[in-house]
Amino acid sequence: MNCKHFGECGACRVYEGGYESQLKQKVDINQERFVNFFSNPIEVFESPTQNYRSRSEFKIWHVGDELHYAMNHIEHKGVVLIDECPQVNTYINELMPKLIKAIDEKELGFKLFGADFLSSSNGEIVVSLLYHRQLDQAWQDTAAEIAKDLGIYIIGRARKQKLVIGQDYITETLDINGQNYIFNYIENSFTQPNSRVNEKMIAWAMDAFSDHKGDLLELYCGAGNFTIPFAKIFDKVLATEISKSSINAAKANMALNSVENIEFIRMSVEEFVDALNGVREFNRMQHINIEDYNINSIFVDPPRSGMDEFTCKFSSQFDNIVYISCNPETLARDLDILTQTHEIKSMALFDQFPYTHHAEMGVKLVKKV
Ligand SMILES: C[S@@+](CC[C@H](N)C(=O)[O-])C[C@H]1O[C@@H](n2cnc3c(N)ncnc32)[C@H](O)[C@@H]1O
Repeated sequence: MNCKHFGECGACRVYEGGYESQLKQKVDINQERFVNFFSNPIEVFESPTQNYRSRSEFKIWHVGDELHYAMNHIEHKGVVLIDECPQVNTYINELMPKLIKAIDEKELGFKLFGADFLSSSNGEIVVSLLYHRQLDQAWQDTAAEIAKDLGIYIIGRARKQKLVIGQDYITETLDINGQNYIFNYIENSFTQPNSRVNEKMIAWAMDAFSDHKGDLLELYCGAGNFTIPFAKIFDKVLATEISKSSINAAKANMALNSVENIEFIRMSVEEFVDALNGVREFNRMQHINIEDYNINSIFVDPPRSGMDEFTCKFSSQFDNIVYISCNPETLARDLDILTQTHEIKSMALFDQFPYTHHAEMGVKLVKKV
């Protein structure tokens, strides 16, 4: 990868050799990590080697009168100034210098400390500008000029303030096994950062469930990234997620894809399990009759902290479990519990985060007989 700061900024790390060799090291580490659970080869899904990130967050660094994008140095205190970044998609990469120039020329840089980019694969971009000051009408008018000139949407964020110039989402199309799915990605909500690898991950997860019928329960569903494709292969899907903005996006995405057999519930996993077990009642669950569902499959995609013991034990009651994890360490901890009742049928590594030690993993588990 042709990056001037390669290995120094917080976004990537130096390994010996090129992409293939870096990926091999990552695969070897994880093959070894999981060998006590699964001794067959882990299936590997590669990333494009550059321009793979559809979202990226930068600090804005003030050097005298100059403004620069920056990231924390990977090894010691201080930052690395970044004028271009071959990891972000080509649209963000082309926009970065134009945007900082416009901010500088139109004097929007005062107390600006961050810029977050979110882009679709066809170039629609929303940029969040983060400030340590309240934003006024003058800011709004100037930001609107920049947004118009550059053909982007801008969100101004400051303490207790969010100003939207244009709109606060972009629309991404994913091609999964030859079928297009449309998703609204909302600014400041979780979205998978590497769209090409995301497509492979969804296709793998659909395949992992291909021989299962009935209904699906999904925990940590976000904006319906997996849920909506899953709705094509299950009779009904019951999906929960803690974030209000993600659930709102999930409902909009369901309509965008003309899907009707999903029930999205805004609830933490802990609340949802309490509701199912009759420990607590929730208005948000009142319209759901769990007896209407024939669930023998569960899909989970938790945050980096993984699942707690309680949620692992809850998940163990279902015959089929598919677990996507962005943290192999917490995945290994959770597999200690899940493999007491289930056998691992397949494992995959999705290289969502090239040139870093991070790996996204997929595991298909089936109840032991
Ligand atoms: C790794 S993301 C996966 C989202 C989605 N599956 C996707 O592919 O975009 C994890 C999601 O879990 C949600 N989450 C975190 N803690 C949660 C909890 N205790 N209960 C329910 N959802 C939670 C987050 O808001 C986030 O959307």
